[in-house]
Amino acid sequence: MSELKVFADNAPQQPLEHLTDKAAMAQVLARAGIRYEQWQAGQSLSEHPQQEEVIAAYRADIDRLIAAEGYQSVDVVSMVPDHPEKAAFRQKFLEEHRHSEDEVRFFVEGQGLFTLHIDDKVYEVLCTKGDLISVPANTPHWFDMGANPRFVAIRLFNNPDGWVANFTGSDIASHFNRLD
Ligand SMILES: CSCCC(=O)/C(O)=C/O
Ligand SMILES: [Fe+2]
Ligand code: NI
Repeated sequence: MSELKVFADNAPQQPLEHLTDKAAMAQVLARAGIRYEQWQAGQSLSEHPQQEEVIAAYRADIDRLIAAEGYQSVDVVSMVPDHPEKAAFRQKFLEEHRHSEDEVRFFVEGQGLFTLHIDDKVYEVLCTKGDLISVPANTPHWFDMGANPRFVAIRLFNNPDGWVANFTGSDIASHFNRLD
């Protein structure tokens, strides 16, 4: 189940808000400048879909977002619990970082915990199947896929260099929740 917890960034013990209603989540996140919405597949997917099939299934929503934001590229990234490098992939995004472009991810399957540090608030967004989140360029954030990650996500972007994580050097992520 998707959920949003909002904290004061100096008080990780007690959330100020805890929401599971997706419309309410979208409203709170929109006020912080975060796009959060649900997409519907335009066609069913086979059991082990390749990238082209996944993109074709969500073509309508992908094209709508490209028209709105001008992203140049689309691809698909996935992780499975028996991936030999899962620990290294998890660690890559666990500390607070920024990107030079928007981080736009749609969850075709599975889940991931995006935590956004905006002004003096921390927004923990558990995204699940059907959720789209867009983190604006240069927003401090971290991401936890969990110890046994399982997700298939569509990425919209302009330049792969935009994925480079520019770490802030803060240890704030260590004070907040991980994906169990
Ligand atoms: C669903 S992939 C998310 C990992 C990533 O690209 C990133 O930068 C997380 O902060
Ligand atoms: Fe990131
Ligand atoms: Ni600390």
